Amino acid sequence: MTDDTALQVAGLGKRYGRTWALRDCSLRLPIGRIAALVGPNGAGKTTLLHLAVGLLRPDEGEARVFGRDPRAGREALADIGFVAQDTPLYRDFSAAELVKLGGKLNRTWDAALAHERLSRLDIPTGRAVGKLSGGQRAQVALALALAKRPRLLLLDEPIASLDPLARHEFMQTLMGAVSETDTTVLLSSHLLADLERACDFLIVLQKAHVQLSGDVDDLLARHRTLIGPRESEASALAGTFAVIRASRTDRQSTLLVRLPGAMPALAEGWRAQDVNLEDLVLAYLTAGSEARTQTQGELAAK
Ligand SMILES: Nc1ncnc2c1ncn2[C@@H]1O[C@H](COP(=O)(O)OP(=O)(O)OP(=O)(O)O)[C@@H](O)[C@H]1O
Repeated sequence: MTDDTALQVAGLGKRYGRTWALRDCSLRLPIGRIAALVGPNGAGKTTLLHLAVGLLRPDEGEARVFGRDPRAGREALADIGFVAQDTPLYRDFSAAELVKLGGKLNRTWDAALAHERLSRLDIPTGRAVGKLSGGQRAQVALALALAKRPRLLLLDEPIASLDPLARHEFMQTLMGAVSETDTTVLLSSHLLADLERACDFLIVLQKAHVQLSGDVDDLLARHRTLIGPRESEASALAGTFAVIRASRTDRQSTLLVRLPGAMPALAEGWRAQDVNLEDLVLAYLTAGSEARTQTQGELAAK
């Protein structure tokens, strides 16, 4: 592992009984990135995050955070902040009390940072967090996670229950905090539009497997949508492009393709369009869904 790696997982797998929640998962998240972890319900996102924070023990492979096994002890955990799904907080405690409690439970704790964030957002710190709005609670959870001054911050669907304005505020706070503190972030969400604005690294999970991972700009540069006459599809592709997803009408083919390198010249009648994050994610999820449906039962057969 190189020094610029925040999270590295290799051959990582976790199973519940006969079902693999995550399998053959290998990826590297460089330091300083804001990474989006996307995939349909049940894809294995929470499982991956729980393995990365050491809440689960892998059945196969390993996870390393800054080179250390997150289950190795307090030293490794000190580097990791985690906001679990549904921002579970002690609902009878106020934010001020939770900040104080955090100071007792963590070796490094920046209470001033938490208070400064909460006051900037006008969050009433004396009120029980159970009586705050969902958006305010999410902000409290984020402020507490940041007060730990983690080098890697893992967030499991932190914005799922928020309205668009609260989501926007949350993502702004997150991006601001990350640029101030140089924290690496891995954030799971279904909300691609919010992620597109904030994230520079993408991990797509589906049916327990990694479909795609890498730098967002690189990934977008390496893919195009090609549109052209259906009858010339085979000759236009000529083995040059890897087709990730195809949709066809009687006359026209629309293909999301991976480029072989630089963009080759296109056959007559064909044009290329840039792709966005949503195009890319949907194409890989559709492709993965079709491919994996054929290989389900793998485990049952063993
Ligand atoms: N404690 C458990 N016992 C049995 N199966 C589990 C358990 N936790 C998760 N699973 C299964 O593992 C798979 C992956 O679940 P996981 O929660 O990681 O998915 P997810 O991508 O986070 O889903 P969502 O988007 O719905 O939160 C699912 O098939 C799920 O049913």
